[in-house]
Amino acid sequence: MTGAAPAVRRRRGLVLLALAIVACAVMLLAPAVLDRFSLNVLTRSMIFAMLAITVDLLWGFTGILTFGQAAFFGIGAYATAMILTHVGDSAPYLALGLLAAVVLPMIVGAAVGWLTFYPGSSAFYATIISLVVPIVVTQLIYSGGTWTGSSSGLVGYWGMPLSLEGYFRLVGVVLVVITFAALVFVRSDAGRLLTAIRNNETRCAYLGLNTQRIKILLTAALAGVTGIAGFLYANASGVVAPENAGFVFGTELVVWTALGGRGTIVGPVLGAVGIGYLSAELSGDLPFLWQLLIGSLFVLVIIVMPNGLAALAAPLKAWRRAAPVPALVAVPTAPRERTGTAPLLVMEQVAKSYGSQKVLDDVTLTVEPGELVSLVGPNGAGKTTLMRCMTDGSAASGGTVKINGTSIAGMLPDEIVARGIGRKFQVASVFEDLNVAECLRMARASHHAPSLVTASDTLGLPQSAIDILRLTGLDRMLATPVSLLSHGQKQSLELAMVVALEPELILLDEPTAGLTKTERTTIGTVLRTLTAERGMAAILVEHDLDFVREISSRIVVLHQGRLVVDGTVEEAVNADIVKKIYSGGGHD
Ligand SMILES: Nc1ncnc2c1ncn2[C@@H]1O[C@H](COP(=O)(O)OP(=O)(O)OP(=O)(O)O)[C@@H](O)[C@H]1O
Repeated sequence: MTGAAPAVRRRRGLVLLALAIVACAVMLLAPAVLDRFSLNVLTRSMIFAMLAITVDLLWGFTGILTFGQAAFFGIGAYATAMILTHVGDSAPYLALGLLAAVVLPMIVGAAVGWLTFYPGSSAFYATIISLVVPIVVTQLIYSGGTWTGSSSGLVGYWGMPLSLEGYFRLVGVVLVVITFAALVFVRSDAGRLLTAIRNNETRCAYLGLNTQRIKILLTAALAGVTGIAGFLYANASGVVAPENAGFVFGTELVVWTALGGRGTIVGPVLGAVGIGYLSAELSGDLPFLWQLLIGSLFVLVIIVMPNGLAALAAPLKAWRRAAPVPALVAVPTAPRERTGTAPLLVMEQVAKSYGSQKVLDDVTLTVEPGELVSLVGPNGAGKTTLMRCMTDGSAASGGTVKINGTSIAGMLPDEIVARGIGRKFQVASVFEDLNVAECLRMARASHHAPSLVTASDTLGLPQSAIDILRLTGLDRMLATPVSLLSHGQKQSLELAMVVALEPELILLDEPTAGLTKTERTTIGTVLRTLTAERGMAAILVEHDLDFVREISSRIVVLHQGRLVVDGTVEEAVNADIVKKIYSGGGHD
């Protein structure tokens, strides 16, 4: 079955390519049967469909609701019209217009992305910024005087010497190419990364991925695509106006994307073209009613089909074969260079307060390679907070945390992961919309940059991660969607993902919570192998003292934010304070 993966992928790629060629042929032949009205309306709608694709990639795939694509489109359209109006009107200036239409939106897109996606920014903030950008661009156009034509826009400039039919063919083919490229991209390994970010950005960061950088790059690249659409629009329509960059238009793009079916690429294309055509027809026949009708249609579709009109095609999915299963391959592990003799982890006088509540106080802890340290203590003792202080450079309120001798103060989780720390969360943190293999591939993305074009037929993992998959049976479920896994399987998958990072120190927050006895034994075996045989260090937060006693090389007890015991298993188990805490006493 595994060997069939390349063949299945190749067949799917060829089907997609054949469909794109047929669609191009349709675009080239259609002007023969379309009247001038349809040619006009469809040319414009197809340009808007290119924008809907960019909205879909940002919103449908990455989870960033944006109203700002109109601004980048406006910048592209105006850059073209202004060059052709004020600078020159011949082929070289057309080329200059295209260059400016792509580069300027990309620069503005990168700047907007940089302002929007700073560490800790929320999705809501990104949406607000996307509303502000079109307003700013529109105001700049209004203030541009004769350069931008102010409220009248620019008209009557020289453009590409194409007939109406010629523009339809050009725009149609460009739309097919952009749609094809978007479909190839979202099916590639890099494309799946967008879904991972939408599902669980925190997990991405804790897999060592700089999600801010990825979102800024995506915003800039898609701004370039909207610029191409702006260039085509400025030429095909022969007029640019401030409304082209406004947030009303930006909102329409979101509506078309939602109506067509976000997260599908083809749905938003059909939504933009269909609604564009319908609006043009209705605005002629029912000039006072058409917007009401379109608005009612939108409300109806969103209520009946929250996933848009693309949901109508859902039964077709039943005929699709399951995702191909990639072949598991063991990759050679590269041992991290240890510089100097500093311990792997040193925490000195670490403190953490939430307002007036002191959660950690004067915690000092050292961990060396090969140790399996269990961190125990009653609920609310501060165990999870202590782990957070090891993986987020801004989490501690006081003290120092050093990894291999380097302070992590101010570092982001992805930077700390790159220094050899892996963290498994208390509640399994995986990607619900991906399958098992795709989740594991995300864990390797910081080691091996994923392809923008293809989905790999092999899944290269360190032997220790493969061992976890084999022990837990997940190696036979690589194509299974994560949403179908049991609680225990998700815990095991997350463990395998963290181990696939090849960390030097692995932090596990209650990895056996809610697991069966067998699953618990399996995890214990895995942890012992990783530490005793592979030299990895592990810190384990655990409530099950029998389990802790069985596997730990050292036990650390945290009580009311203070480290009260740090010793061997025997020392910890026999300590008076531990007996007191676990018999329900121990409160000061
Ligand atoms: N973001 C936060 N804001 C305010 N208080 C918090 C926050 N996170 C944790 N706390 C508080 O800090 C204390 C320690 O919480 P923490 O989750 O670290 O304990 P824990 O030992 O891991 O507990 P458990 O075993 O129940 O998971 C608790 O009193 C908790 O309410």
